[in-house]
Amino acid sequence: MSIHIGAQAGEIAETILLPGDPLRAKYIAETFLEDAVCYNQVRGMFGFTGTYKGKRISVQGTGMGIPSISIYATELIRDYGVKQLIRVGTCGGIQDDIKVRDVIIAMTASTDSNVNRLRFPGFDYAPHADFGLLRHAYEAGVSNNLSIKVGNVLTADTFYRDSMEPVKKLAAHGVLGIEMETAALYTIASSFGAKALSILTVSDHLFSGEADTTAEERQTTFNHMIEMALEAGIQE
Ligand SMILES: O=P(O)(O)O[C@H]1O[C@H](CO)[C@@H](O)[C@H]1O
Ligand SMILES: O=c1cc[nH]c(=O)[nH]1
Repeated sequence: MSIHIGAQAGEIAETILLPGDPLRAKYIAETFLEDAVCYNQVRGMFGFTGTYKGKRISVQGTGMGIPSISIYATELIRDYGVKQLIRVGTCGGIQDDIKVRDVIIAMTASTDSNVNRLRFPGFDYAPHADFGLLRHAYEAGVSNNLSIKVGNVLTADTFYRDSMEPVKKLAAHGVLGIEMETAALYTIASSFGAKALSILTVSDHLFSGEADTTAEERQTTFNHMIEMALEAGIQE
């Protein structure tokens, strides 16, 4: 057991999917994994291990924001030997050609968080995805006729903001969407020599006024993204 995960050694697979919402973890386990067993309920942050196409896969809720995912990513890699971590999250779109329900793969993640400035004093580190995971996820999505964008996302420390001006500037520099975990996931995975990828479904658009997805849709209708993550996870 680690401080925040109640699993015994060996109960978590080397490849894991990481949704922010623990109920999405339960949904993924029940919908996509065979013989799924719940290994964690500490803080209601469900974790399950089962098989997908015969390969062992786990899925673990991470909560929202950098502090929360940093705890889970660190304990999963350091204490349970996880080697491939694939976030399956939601984000807000900020480009005109990105629509609600599109899928974004985060090649890299900018951030307004200070965590990497504490880690690398005097440097601006560029957190990045694992290329092999990214390639397999992209190919799985393309073969499913999905609209997939690959590029830079913003990992923000806040969901609500006083001013949209910094977001407009980021959009003008090509940033595709905003979420709250990827920069930390990529940095922590790299620090341990593990592989990471973030796949994000656009749940709302910050500028277009396009209707948001409901909480129920966020939990249950992101099957294409989840399949991309599972296919990448079993091939790498
Ligand atoms: O849907 P998840 O994976 O939680 O991701 C996004 O949703 C949450 C905010 O509503 C943040 O965690 C953000 O990153
Ligand atoms: O962090 C997030 C997630 C979804 N939509 C947003 O605007 N921000």
